[in-house]
Amino acid sequence: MSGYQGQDRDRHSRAPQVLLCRPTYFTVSYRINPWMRPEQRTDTALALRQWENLYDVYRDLGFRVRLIDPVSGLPDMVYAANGGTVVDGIAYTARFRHAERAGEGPAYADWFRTAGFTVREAQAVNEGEGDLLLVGDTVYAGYGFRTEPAAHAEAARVLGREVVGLRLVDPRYYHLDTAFAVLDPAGGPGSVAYLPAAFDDASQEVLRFRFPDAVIASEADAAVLGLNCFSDGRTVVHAPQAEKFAADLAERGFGTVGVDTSELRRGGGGIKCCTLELREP
Ligand SMILES: CN(C)C(=N)NCCC[C@H](N)C(=O)O
Repeated sequence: MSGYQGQDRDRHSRAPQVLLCRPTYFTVSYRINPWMRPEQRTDTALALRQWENLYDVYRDLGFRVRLIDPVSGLPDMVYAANGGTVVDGIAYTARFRHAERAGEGPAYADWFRTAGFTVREAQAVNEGEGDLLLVGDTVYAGYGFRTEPAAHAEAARVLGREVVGLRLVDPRYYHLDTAFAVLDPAGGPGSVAYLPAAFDDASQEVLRFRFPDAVIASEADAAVLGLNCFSDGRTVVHAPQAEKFAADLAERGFGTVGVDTSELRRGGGGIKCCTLELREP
């Protein structure tokens, strides 16, 4: 581990509060993205160990980590980022595209309600922070595979933020957070990283204009879900297999912590997928 440790966090920055779901029932039993191969055996015990390591790293970094109970029969529930989008204490719920995940929306909504968040039920299909990512005061919203554009307008209304749509074109990068990473939640010209080829030309133009100093990821780093990382603005928790990406981040002054979630990658998700940020007012 290099860089910043939780005990050093100064009084001026708030540690992220995140929601995680233990992969007790994790397995790959259906195929709704190209990463999933139900014919191959999943090692649930290994997934649990890798997830526990992620949990420990977040705690060591000083994050407030909250847990939702996993539900039997919902193996993808470990990917908590898909459970909703929470900004200013408002939880905009998820509505999943595939029937296999439909039960997760109400499970996460119940958790938000019980935890005291203001729950706003989605009418449009959206897969939470998998496709809706806050950078500064703007939500960047993926579409093309899962979240429908109607959800962008709904999110803008519910969350009271500008929403900028980005069209995804490569089925391996079916959620925005597989191809676009928020490095500094405060925003700024170099506050994100992305894989240009995962977006259509118009969206690439938007990204170049809005983030002229972005980290441009390599195909190799994106292919190990390197962009599916989580950052508090100073330390980036990332897939250790994304070696060039980690070096680029270190060169820009970020602390970097590699956490291997390779077993969870079999379901098509990585570190960010397992992490839903809970933003209070
Ligand atoms: C970025 N996030 C949250 C994700 N990419 N999530 C992973 C979802 C994986 C699941 N099997 C699915 O295909 O929906």
